[in-house]
Amino acid sequence: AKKTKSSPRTKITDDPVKNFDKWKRKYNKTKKRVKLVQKTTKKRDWEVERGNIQNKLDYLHVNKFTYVFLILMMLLIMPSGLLEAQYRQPTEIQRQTIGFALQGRDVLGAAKTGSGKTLAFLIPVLECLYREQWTSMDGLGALIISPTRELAYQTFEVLRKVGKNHEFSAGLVIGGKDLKDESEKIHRTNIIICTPGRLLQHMDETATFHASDLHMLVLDEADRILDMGFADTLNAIIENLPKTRQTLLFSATQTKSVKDLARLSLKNPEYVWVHEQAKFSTPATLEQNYMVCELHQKVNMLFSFLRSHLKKKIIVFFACCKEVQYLFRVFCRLRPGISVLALHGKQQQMKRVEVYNDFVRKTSAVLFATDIAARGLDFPAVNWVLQFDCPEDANTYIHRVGRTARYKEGGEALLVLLASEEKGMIAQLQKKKVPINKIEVNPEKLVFVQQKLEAFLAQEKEQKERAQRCFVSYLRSVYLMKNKDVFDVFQLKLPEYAMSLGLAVAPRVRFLNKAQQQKSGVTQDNSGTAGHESEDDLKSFKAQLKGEQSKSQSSQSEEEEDDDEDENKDEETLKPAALLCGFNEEDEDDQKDQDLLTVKRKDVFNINEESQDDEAKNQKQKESKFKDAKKIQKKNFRVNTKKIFTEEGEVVQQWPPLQKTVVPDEEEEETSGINVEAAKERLRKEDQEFDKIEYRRKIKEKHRKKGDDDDNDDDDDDEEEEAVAYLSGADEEFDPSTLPDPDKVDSSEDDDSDDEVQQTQVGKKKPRKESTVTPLDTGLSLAEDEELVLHLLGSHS
Ligand SMILES: Nc1ncnc2c1ncn2[C@@H]1O[C@H](COP(=O)(O)OP(=O)(O)OP(=O)(O)O)[C@@H](O)[C@H]1O
Repeated sequence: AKKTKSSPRTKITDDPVKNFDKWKRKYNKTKKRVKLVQKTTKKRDWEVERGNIQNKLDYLHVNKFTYVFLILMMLLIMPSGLLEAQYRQPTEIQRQTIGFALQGRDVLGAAKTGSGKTLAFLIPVLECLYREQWTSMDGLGALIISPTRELAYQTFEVLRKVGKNHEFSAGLVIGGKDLKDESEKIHRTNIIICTPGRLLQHMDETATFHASDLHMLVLDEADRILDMGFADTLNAIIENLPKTRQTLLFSATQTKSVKDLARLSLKNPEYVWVHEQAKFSTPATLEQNYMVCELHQKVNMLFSFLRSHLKKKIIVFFACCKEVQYLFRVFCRLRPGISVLALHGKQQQMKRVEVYNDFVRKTSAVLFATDIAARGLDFPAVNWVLQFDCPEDANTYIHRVGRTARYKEGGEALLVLLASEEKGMIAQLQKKKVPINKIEVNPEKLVFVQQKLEAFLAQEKEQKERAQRCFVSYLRSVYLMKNKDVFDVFQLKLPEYAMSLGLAVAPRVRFLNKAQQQKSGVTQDNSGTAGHESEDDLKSFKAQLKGEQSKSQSSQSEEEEDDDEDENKDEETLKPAALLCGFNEEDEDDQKDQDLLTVKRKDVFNINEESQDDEAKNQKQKESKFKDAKKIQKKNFRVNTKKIFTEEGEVVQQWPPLQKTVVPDEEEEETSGINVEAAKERLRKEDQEFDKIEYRRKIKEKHRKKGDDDDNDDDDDDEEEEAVAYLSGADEEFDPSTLPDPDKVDSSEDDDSDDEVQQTQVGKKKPRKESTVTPLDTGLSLAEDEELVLHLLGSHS
């Protein structure tokens, strides 16, 4: 056999060239095969190193975690080219927590803002899943919960960078995104970064999603997620998670509440508070000052501040969305010389991301924001944080100022306080080890913008309404603050504040009046109708306010969690705010809240009638309706009176509607003589019934008009849906706009949205419609028809 095998070889050797070619082909083939085998079996460098570390981890002491960390950093970061991102040395919180986390311990990590807590939990998340050889088939392995969408988005981006070489699937699950699309992918996702509301929504609604194999739960900004605003949502989420999981909690203001921690069923957690012994709780590179400024000077102060910091990157924090909305618009028009951006919870998700990215990119700009931007956001190179409104508490202060002076960088913070807030707030800050100095405003440097704002408001009605909402919303936020040592709404000078926003008259805030009455023990007798409010009414009113507040807090909410921007839920989150600070337009749904707020309608909204400017032209139709109505009132004209006759020949007035008795006739027969009391009662009932019907009609009419306006309003997206208003009830003055518009009576009859009350009471809609739909065919020519009609009319009169 050997011979037969060798014979061909000998044959080949006969032709050396052919022989060499054949040998070369064979050699190349073998070389290729070897290379292929080598390629498939050879581990990448970082994989080899990971193997080594894994072996070493078992015997390394916790104190040696610097070493572990450095190697981990090399494994995770260097291969992805992130050395450029300056992750060369671990920060203190990373050094101290990663070791415990890798040992599988539950960790409570606390360190100053900007100290690198994000990597302190992302590295263990990746490492843990890697060790478990997690694949997409294994489903959810790690869950990271953030209080705001922006923070979740930011964490997701960091994870994408540091986990570049891993094959895990990661998903961002936040409100405002396509729920269906998320539902289809979520069961294949290994690491989810989410906001609580949206996660719970998937737990409830997405059949394929389950978290029963979860290994690691991370709460970023843990104290915020554990606070009252998220309580129910978080409890529901935790119920769906396995008890065997590992839990990591991180925040710059970590909770120590045993009650909070018990909810999470932590197992012998390791508490790592890096800066516990530090002299201050804020970064050493942060310079902090506060100034006392009168409420009505704040806008001037802000404008002056921006004018003198044109080349800086600044974040300005406000108390509520409506303040941001209004002041953002007017500041854009004031053109301070620096680009102005706004970020708040009532923006659509796309807009929020756009603003976020825009501000990240810009080197000089000012961002007007609510507290949705207060926690965790890592905007690069922010020079200044200005707190236009006093923060809710010292923790909120610490997070807000933490948006600057991050990771060894410097920064400055300025807190603007009212005189009434100074003592209480500064005491809180001192208690929390915040070093802050008082500085004075230089009155000579103040630029006054009030007149310009007045001019803007005169030109644009919408702007004026925004200013009014801003006014009420700010007062509401102050009123609802828990700490009454700091926040006292009754100390605020309302007329001056309104004027500083460009308003000529302060809108009346009814809940304040009531609270004031209660405070001073004064009761008001309205001689009849509404009477004075009882203690109980007031209590339930306050409870209602508080209820709304806790709802809205759940997202600081106007804000934070607001996971529910998907159309349906969005309304829910908008509602509380709308209930409490609506204006100018009436809405049926708000009837129950009409006692909460109201405005001096005449004083506030008729200002522009005197200034006959362009707006008058735009509003021509509405104005003419008003004027006509007023004229009619003065001259005592009766408009559009229409009479028809019954078959018996009785005259029936159809328009304007007559006030009909609501008391059954029998009653009249029963009584003999004149019963004054009964008559009074009857009249009162009649009045009530008529008022009710008339009131409902007015609301529906306005509601319909608003709908029309909204359809035409292209500029304002969903933000403008907040506009809701209240009619004052019994003490309401006559509104001429409720009279029929002489120019529109005909057209309005064709409007399908006309309400039932009007139809039944006025009884004019049906007959008119019928007559136009089926005209009487007389068999005569048009001219003859006309003649006949004239004749008939002549004989009637
Ligand atoms: N080891 C490191 N080396 C260099 N830079 C780092 C390191 N770790 C984190 N950083 C950078 O420090 C900055 C702040 O980090 P991070 O956002 O994690 O802070 P934080 O402690 O979570 O702050 P906050 O309390 O405000 O949420 C980021 O820009 C991050 O890239």
